[in-house]
Amino acid sequence: MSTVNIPRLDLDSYINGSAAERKQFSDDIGRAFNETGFVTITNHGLSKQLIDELYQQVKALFALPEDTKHKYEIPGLAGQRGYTGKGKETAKGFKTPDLKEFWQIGQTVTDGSPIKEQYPDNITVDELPVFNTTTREVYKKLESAGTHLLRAIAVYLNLDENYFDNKVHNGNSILRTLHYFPILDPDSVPADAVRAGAHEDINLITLLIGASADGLELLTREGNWFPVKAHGEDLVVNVGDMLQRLTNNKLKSTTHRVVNPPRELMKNSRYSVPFFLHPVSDMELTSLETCIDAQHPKLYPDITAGEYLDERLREIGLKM
Ligand SMILES: O=C(O)CCC(=O)C(=O)O
Ligand SMILES: [Fe+2]
Repeated sequence: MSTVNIPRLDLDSYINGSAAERKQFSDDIGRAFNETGFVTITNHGLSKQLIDELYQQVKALFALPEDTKHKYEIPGLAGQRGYTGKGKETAKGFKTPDLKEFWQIGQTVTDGSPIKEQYPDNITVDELPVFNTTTREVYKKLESAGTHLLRAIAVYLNLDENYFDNKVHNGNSILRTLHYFPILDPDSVPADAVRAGAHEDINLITLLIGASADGLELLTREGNWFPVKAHGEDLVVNVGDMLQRLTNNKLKSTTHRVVNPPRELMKNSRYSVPFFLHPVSDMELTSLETCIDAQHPKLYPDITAGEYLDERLREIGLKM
């Protein structure tokens, strides 16, 4: 099996580092995003205590009775807020749904921007008040870490460092808390059912907390599946299709999946929490001129982030 270099980078060395450290960070994340599309990030601003609290709340949420959870599955929201039950999301190109249930939290606009009207309200869990406050805190911290990461990427792309700032401010980002539920009888599910089928993320970048549990794998350019491991509380960060499109494939949105554990371990839950960093809906995903030349002809038609998201939600069965 080929080895894949997924560098471990210190975000604090970018935010508070010397000019040389900042440049090094931009070069390192840019190179990794160009080659494998994945990095792990330490010193990202979320304490171990906050992450532990988050996981405690996520476990409590999915342990609620099925009837209670279904009360929060709101038709017409395409799963973008509140609960999405088992068997609802199917990776693009697959027929069998993923073995997961999830809850999604969206943007809270607090500065009076008219953009607030574009987003459905978040759904609060009456039974778990701390779930609501903790996930909101995690959302804001990951949004901030993501904004810094995009600054480093902008520098790598020879853009103004703040190029992405007003595109992700009040953006349509989603915090997804995920439960890969226990399967007591593996023969009761379709033979081809997996925790998360091979897919690419839709958004600009994804920041994942908790991928240290086994199962996440990325597809190398040679066509091999390679396990992604994170150290302790590190974040796994990967490129999504919107950033790939904007950069005309200079930065790679790498296919990944979550495989099932061995049969005897299917009875154990797996939890994870990805944050899908999205821009505002009217951001143009038109490929950057600096990423197009004779060797790299323009690959994609122009589209806005909002139009693109709609198209993709239809493909995975969340939007009709
Ligand atoms: O659960 C994980 O480790 C990854 C989940 C994922 O790739 C996704 O929800 O897009
Ligand atoms: Fe993903």
